[in-house]
Amino acid sequence: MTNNPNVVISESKSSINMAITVTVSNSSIFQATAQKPPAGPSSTTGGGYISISRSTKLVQQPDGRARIKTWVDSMRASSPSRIKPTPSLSDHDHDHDHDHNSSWMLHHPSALDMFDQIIDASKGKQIVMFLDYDGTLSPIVDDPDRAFMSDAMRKTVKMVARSFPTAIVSGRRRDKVYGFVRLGELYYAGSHGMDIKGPTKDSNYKKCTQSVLFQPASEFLPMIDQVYKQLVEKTKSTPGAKVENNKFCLSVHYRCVEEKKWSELAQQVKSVLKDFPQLRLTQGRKVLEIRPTIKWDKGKALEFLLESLGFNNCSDVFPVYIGDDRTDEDAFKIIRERGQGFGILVSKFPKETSASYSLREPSEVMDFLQRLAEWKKRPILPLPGQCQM
Ligand SMILES: O=P(O)(O)OC[C@H]1O[C@H](O[C@H]2O[C@H](CO)[C@@H](O)[C@H](O)[C@H]2O)[C@H](O)[C@@H](O)[C@@H]1O
Repeated sequence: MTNNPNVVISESKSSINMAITVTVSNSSIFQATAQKPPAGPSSTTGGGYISISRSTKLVQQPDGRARIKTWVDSMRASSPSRIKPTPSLSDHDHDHDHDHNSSWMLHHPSALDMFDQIIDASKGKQIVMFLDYDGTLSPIVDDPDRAFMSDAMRKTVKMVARSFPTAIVSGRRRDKVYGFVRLGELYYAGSHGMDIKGPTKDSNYKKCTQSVLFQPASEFLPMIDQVYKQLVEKTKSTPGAKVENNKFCLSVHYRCVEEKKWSELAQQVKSVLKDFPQLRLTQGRKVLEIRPTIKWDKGKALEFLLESLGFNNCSDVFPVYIGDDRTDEDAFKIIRERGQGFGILVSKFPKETSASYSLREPSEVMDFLQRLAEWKKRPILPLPGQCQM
């Protein structure tokens, strides 16, 4: 962490579609920038995010209300976050949307439809499974404390973990996501990968004595607690707002906040964060996510776990990462850069993504995982003319 106020320490690896920079200084200022998405749907990346930098560079600023409006526009744009087709003035909007969806599906086909091709590509390689939690293993619900996973999904993940090393990679605090999943044989990377722990038992139900534990942001714990308390206090006047303490990061939920109150909430969050330039803000599904400005994300967690499993400089590893949100894009990008395995985006709508394939919702994730586990279990039949041992 640097103390030099002139150094910009907001260094999210996610590529930017739309960014709002909150420059934290005595006169905290907002700067909105819009960048064109990279060309070609198959190489596109995560959508808008808000970053907090420590830059002291002065920028021509709009007045306070305009600044908050920009932030609220960003909240709106990401809810749901999807690529908006170019507005059409003709009567053919429906066809246009349909064409747009079809073109996106061409570049990000269903992982269920492409199952055989995925399996072929993995032949002779060790599959390692990475699973996001909210919106991937459990459906999105209004109350974050009630995002339960179905028993059928738990059984499926358990089956998968019997066949392949499997990790849950979540924005939630690790103990909370473990409370939902309750499978000791998995790796868990909580707080957007900033809290990593290995299995507590192996898939034969034996207790593991040795287990990885990695917490790259532990020095931020007191600050996160302090900001949590301030945010709870500050936002309590906004009906529906909920602050969630994810241990090394925080979430401010606005799913249940009336849209006309979003600017009030943005103002409240901004007023707290202006005193904490070491924290940055990103945006998920109707949630503002606050975390330390360290160079660590779900992509780094994926690399760390592959290394812990002994697959670092290994050509025969095949990571498969399934996730639905912006923070998962960091992992999709790493997979693309490594040229190993695939990212699968869970979304009903076209979205900018570095994932190769798509699934529409958690029930399709379950189907995919079931097929994977069944494929692994099935006996390898001898080829015609081959003797059976
Ligand atoms: O990385 P994830 O496991 O996907 O965590 C991202 C955020 O997920 C949770 O919020 C989301 O799911 C909630 C329950 O369905 C929903 O109410 C909320 O609107 C979604 O944003 C979690 O509560 C957050 O802390 C995570 O940051």
